[in-house]
Amino acid sequence: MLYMCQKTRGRLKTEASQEKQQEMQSLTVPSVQAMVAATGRATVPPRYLRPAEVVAGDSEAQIPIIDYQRLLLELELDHCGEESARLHRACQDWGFFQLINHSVPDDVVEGMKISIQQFFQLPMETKKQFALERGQQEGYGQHFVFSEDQKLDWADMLYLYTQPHESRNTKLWPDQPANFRSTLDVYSGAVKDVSDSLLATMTKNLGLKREAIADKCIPGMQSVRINYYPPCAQAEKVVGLSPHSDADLLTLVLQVNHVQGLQIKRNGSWLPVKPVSGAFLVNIGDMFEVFTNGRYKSIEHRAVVDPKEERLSVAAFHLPNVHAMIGPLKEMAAHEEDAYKTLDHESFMKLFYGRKLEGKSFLEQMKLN
Ligand SMILES: O=C(O)CCC(=O)C(=O)O
Ligand SMILES: [Fe+2]
Repeated sequence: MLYMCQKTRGRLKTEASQEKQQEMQSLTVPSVQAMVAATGRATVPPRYLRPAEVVAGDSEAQIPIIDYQRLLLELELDHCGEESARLHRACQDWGFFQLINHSVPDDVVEGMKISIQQFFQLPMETKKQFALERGQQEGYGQHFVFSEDQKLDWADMLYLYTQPHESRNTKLWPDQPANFRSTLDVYSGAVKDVSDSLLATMTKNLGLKREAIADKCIPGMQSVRINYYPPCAQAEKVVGLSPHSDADLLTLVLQVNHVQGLQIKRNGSWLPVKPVSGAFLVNIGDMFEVFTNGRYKSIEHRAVVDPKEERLSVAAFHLPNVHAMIGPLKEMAAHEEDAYKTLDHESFMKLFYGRKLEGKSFLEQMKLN
């Protein structure tokens, strides 16, 4: 997720801020993909092993399906119709939905999928050219590791700032495969448009004016986390991505190949999600929960891995602009007490990146009382 703008990057010179950066800097961990290539998928070091029951899922979740074209039509007509009402219920009751008929062209989605798969097939030496730099969040590696005895996720990732353009550190944007950068550029813009329209409908569904939430994202921020989960013969004993909620407003996840693995926590159980072909999996993030004083809640989710096949996904995180304050909107909390603190954007993200992923524990720190 994105917390540092270009201007801020240049400011990280003082000793105090360097110390702070180091505090929140994730420890470097080995590439799981390289480990699997060297030792085989049956070798699982103890740092990755979790109690078997922790990984078990329940029945498949039938999460709501929302039709984007219908939403757009209702938005254009300035009319809260059936699809907007379905979206409102999905946000309130699930915090998660599948978005069909979205406007990101098939060739852009397919191009993105191919580029990502090709990137992870590159030799380790090449991928390392884009490695996470000390004190930064962007690059190839892993986040959220703060102690030598912390359990590790069975995955590698590539994390990049994508919007606005000025936030991009193109040095860390892979130049292989050849069209990676241009594909990500087009993909990120198209996905941001979808997110902006969803936020506009959601803002309206909450009875708010556009400027309350939707306009805070124009120009808003977007980052992508590209997840690579190698196969693991002891898949039932490892976790690909630890249980967490996303820190942003709205996340759009693209399932890259046919291997499933996303699970959501609902009524205390882990429900595996079966992605509809061509759909985005969309979820509410912590910032949305804070803005709405808990009306729309972020949802805890995780990724499990497959015993035989690799799995890949791309999460696009959408956040307000860097100047936005993150706290309960006065319009939402007019007749009730604020349930969350208010922080500036950068402090909020530092808090998120300064601790390991553990369910919704990050948001607990934002709660008042
Ligand atoms: O791999 C997935 O399906 C989920 C990814 C995710 O939750 C994330 O990157 O935050
Ligand atoms: Fe997530």
